[in-house]
Amino acid sequence: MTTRIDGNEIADSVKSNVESCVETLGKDGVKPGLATVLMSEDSASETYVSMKQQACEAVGIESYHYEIPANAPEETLLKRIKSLNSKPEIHGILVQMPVPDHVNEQAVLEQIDPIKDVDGFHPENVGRLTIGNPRFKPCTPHGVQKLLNAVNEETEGKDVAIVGRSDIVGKPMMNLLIQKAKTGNATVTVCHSRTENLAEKTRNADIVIAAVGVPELIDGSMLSSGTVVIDVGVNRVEADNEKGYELVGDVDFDSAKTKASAITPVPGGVGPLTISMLLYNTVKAASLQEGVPTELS
Ligand SMILES: Nc1nc(=O)c2c([nH]1)NC[C@@H]1CN(c3ccc(C(=O)N[C@@H](CCC(=O)O)C(=O)O)cc3)C=[N+]21
Repeated sequence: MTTRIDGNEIADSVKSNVESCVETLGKDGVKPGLATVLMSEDSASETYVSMKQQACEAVGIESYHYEIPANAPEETLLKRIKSLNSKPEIHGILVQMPVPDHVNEQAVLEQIDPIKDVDGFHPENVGRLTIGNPRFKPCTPHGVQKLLNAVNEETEGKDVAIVGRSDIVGKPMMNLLIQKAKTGNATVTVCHSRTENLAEKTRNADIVIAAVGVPELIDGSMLSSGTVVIDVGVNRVEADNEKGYELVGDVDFDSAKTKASAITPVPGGVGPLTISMLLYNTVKAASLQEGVPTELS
């Protein structure tokens, strides 16, 4: 029996915890606020940003949205961030990635006040995570931890293969899983484009986390039976339907599910958790900035 892990259901339980924290903060006159900044004409980016705004409103977080023309100079974006840093009603700032090629992504991330960095991408927050004192855990890896907890998948002593070494998923995922902490204490192998014999690494793993952005790269032949498979991929591939595309993961679901003991689908797996952990971080940011305790779990 293979468990199909329901990301929407798990995300809903995170959101209801967040919602009750928002209510408690409200009693102290605090309304958490998140600013999203979009500097892109990419339709996927537009979709994700509007999903984030809707999710905020659903739990009582105030959402502020700013758009910057994709051909504007880098300075326009940096100035916008500076102005948001100084606004007390804005507790979290999210600049939708990727930014255009002429904009230095690192400069953008460093401009965000680390106490408002709800993505957890600022070097200060990356450093804190690495030394085991996280402030904002990056949303997607944190969401993966929540998924593993929800299906009672213990990570201690397990072999985990992460496929992908990005700054936003692969690396922070590794850091979280090797911490001496809950949903940590794993032995982690980080695989990437130069890895030799990838299938050997994934077959030796108890848990495989795919975050490479290559549609259906991981199939059943690369897995041992009983493996827990977490698919972080959100790839739009051309399809003969109304939208003109469909969403597929980095895992070939149909073949992988013949081996997996539990597996996340795409859509409806990790994606919804990414959004709910953003709400979680926004509430945490408000609590830290306003000096009002909250009971996020
Ligand atoms: N600064 C920044 N922070 C991010 O967190 C960030 C970003 N930039 N850039 C792009 C990626 C991508 N991302 C997703 C969030 C939710 C879904 C999600 O909820 N997906 C749904 C389906 C969505 C659909 O139907 O298109 C699902 O998987 O079920 C997907 C992808 C956040 N990102």
